[in-house]
Amino acid sequence: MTEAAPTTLADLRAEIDRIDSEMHALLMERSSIIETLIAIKNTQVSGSAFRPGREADMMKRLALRHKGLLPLDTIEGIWRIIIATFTYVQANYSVHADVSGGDAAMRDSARFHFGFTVPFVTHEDARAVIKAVADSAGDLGIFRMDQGASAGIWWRDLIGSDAPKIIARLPFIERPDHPAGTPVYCVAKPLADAAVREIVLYAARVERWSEVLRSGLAQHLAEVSASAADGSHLSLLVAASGEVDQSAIRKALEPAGLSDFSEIGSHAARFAVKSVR
Ligand SMILES: C=C(O[C@@H]1C=C(C(=O)O)C=C[C@H]1O)C(=O)O
Repeated sequence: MTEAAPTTLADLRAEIDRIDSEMHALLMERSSIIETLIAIKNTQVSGSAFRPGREADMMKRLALRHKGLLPLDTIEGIWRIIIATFTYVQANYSVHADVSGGDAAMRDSARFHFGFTVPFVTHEDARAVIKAVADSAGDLGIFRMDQGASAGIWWRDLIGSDAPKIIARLPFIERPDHPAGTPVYCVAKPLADAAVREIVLYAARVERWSEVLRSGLAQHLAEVSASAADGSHLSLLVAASGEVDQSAIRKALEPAGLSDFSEIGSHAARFAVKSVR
């Protein structure tokens, strides 16, 4: 009986070349359905190919099935670039980012989530980002969720049926040591049927702050995500479970003298994994 020859470096490299060429062929095969995808999704009419709910679901399934030596950071980054670039070739877009808190974290977030093919445009604050998206055909905007008071009441710029809306919260897969983990809201022109409504966001204006608001909102799976003085009033950004009817949220705000209330976006429920390092 002849013994199997030991594996050589050349054998391993041949194996890697075979796998690389299969992965490349699969990516080209994935891209071959783009034309049909554009037609079926009617992207030319809507001007946008984003399906944030589908993306959140894909990223979640990817994290859940991933195992082995390769870091989740790498796998997540590769798929973010695949998905963002496939969206880009269906309908070109740019990513507008608020760099008022520093360029580095926002650039990392944009490059990680959208890759290098999608143009990256910087702005001085969240409101300028929202305006750039409003003035575009189908661009995206990103800004930090934890904006300071100097950012103004940016969420009121999302009120109105034609105004941009929050469509996602990034990163999709949260963990303490995420390489591009700055929590950001992603805004786009209204996506109508493409929006995912696990968490729904509202802009509200009340006469005053009242501690009963917090418990009243919590009873309806809602919380205040941001607040700012608004003349003699107080403006609130409220995040609520999409399962709760908006009339219940409205009612919980009434004791504080609610004067206006509008939906300003929605996103997928948060999904977190344990630290992977
Ligand atoms: C391909 C689609 O368009 C976009 C790109 C995706 C992808 O490349 O997997 C997923 C969701 C969309 O944001 C789609 O709608 O399925």
